[in-house]
Amino acid sequence: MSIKLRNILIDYGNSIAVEDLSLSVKEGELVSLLGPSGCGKSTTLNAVAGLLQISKGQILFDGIDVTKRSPQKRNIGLVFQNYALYPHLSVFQNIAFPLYQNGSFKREIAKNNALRSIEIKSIKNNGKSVAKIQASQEIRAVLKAFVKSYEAKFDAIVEDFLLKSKTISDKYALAIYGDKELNAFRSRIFISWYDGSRAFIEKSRIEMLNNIKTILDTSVSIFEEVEAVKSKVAKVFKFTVSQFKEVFEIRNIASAERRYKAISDAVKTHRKTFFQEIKVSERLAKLEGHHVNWNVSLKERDQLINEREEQNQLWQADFLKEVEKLSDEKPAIIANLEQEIIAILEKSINSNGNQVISKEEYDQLIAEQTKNIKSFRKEVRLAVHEVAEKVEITSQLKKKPSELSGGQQQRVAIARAIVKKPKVLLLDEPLSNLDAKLRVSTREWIKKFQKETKITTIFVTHDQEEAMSISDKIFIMNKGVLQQGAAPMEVYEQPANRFVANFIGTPSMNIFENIEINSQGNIIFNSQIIGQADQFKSQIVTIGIRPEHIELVGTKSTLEYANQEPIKAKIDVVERLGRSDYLKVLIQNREVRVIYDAKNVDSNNNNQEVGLNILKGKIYIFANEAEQELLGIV
Ligand SMILES: Nc1ncnc2c1ncn2[C@@H]1O[C@H](COP(=O)(O)OP(=O)(O)OP(=O)(O)O)[C@@H](O)[C@H]1O
Repeated sequence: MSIKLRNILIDYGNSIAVEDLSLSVKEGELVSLLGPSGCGKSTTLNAVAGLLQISKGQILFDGIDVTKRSPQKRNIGLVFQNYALYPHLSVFQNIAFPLYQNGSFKREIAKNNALRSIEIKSIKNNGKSVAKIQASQEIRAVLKAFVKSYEAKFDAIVEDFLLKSKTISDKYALAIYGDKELNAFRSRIFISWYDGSRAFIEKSRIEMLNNIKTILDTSVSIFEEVEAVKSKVAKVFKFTVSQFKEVFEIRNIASAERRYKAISDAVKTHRKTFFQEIKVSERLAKLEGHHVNWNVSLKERDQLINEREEQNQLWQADFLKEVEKLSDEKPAIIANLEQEIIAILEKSINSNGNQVISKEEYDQLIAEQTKNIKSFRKEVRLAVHEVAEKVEITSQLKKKPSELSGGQQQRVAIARAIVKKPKVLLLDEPLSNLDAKLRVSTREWIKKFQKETKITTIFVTHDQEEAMSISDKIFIMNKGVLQQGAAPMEVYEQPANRFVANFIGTPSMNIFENIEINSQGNIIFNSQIIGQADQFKSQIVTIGIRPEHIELVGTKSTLEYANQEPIKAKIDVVERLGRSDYLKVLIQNREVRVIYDAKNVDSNNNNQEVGLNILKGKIYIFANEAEQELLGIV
């Protein structure tokens, strides 16, 4: 299930916990809400769960607005920091607990059993299953609707044609009449009017022909639609021939088929002729518009006009006849449609489909239905074992929670949350009660579990390392406001602003405010040039450098540095943390964190002088004020 939050505001009255928050989680994604204590992440999660009402905005699940839905109706599984297992119940009973509480689980089983009983009854009484009877009702409804829409479309076409052709022939008659009137003057002055009038006649004629063409095209498209419906019906409903006949009581099939073909042919022929006629008319109109024949006798013109008039009436009469024919054949076409559907079905249907069922078949059908009658206890057992396997806790089902490790208890809590097969899993700091080692292994397990089950998951944490390691996407919040939503490496490499840059990464980024970039684009730090930022010449900015992007002089690096001369610093504190040993150095009085290589430093000499190099392309430039957004990386 996908989740979308639109402009969420959560106002507790005395404080605004979440402000104008919009974010999207795609189906199957694991995202983290990350931020310091009080930033509004748990409040947001509770709003998604429906545990609190939002003051403004919308929450959409798969595009459906669930803002006002109760938590029970949101199809979610929730796991909190304190897993709150029932101490007096076994692991099995803890996981099964929601199933006993959940009306819909019981209802599903009851519904299934009721349906199975009806099926058995139906097989006993009718020799066929309820599903087949239902399907026959469905197909009846589908075809009825189609026939209705077909008839309506057909009537609309005929009506439209009659109306349009009447307007055109009225216009045409008017033009001819005007033409004749003008002739009566027999004066050269009116000759240009006369020719204008002729052009109008031709225009009307073309209009009418085009109109007929459109109508014929539409009729043809209706026939095409008929074909499409036929194959759709055959595909969707696996029907037997006699069941189909039973439903439609087909009559007069052979003659309908013949008429249907004759009409299709007639329509096709007419379309061809009309096309040609349009071309001739268009040419005529052009000729008459551009080359006025002054010498043609008025008598000749009258004759020409009369000929055209007669021809035009013939066209109309001919076409109207065709339309009428089509109208008469309508019921036969429909009957034929039904017949054709049967023919298609005949090919696709299992030959046993509609035979009177044999004794073996009867017994088999009844046995199948009986087997599918479920017992509540058995279903609970199956569901619990299924999730216990997923969370790898099957061997612990008989124990009490107190006999499990913290990590195992958390997995039981997850099993309990997913036993109802929710579409969304919401985890609120689920690992914070575990010790450091267990936290790492449990988060790896959650990631693997989520990838396997593909359940859309929102994971709340204040631990950036946890969020980085587990998430497809991280939403970083501060003081109720979303700062950035992006993939883990993107928030690390392209932090939207100083807050994100500082929050992501350990040890955190070194940040220095009010740094001058001079008119040559040199970044000046403690009177020394530490890099070049030509695009920010003559500006005061904030800069950020990650500890891992600073090297001690002497490190054998193949990388390029931003500074030309090593930066002089003095060691202040050396911290050996194993994997992430780092030291604090002082550059004059500014403290800078550096990841260090132990062999280059005498860790007993705190005042040791060292030189620093900064990797090129790793100096982050932030605006000095307001949101301190990222301006660039040099
Ligand atoms: N029921 C409440 N009534 C009033 N204010 C509340 C309530 N719950 C939370 N707040 C306030 O809303 C803000 C966000 O709290 P929230 O619990 O969502 O933060 P959080 O990011 O989850 O923090 P933590 O990691 O400490 O749980 C905080 O300022 C908090 O004081």
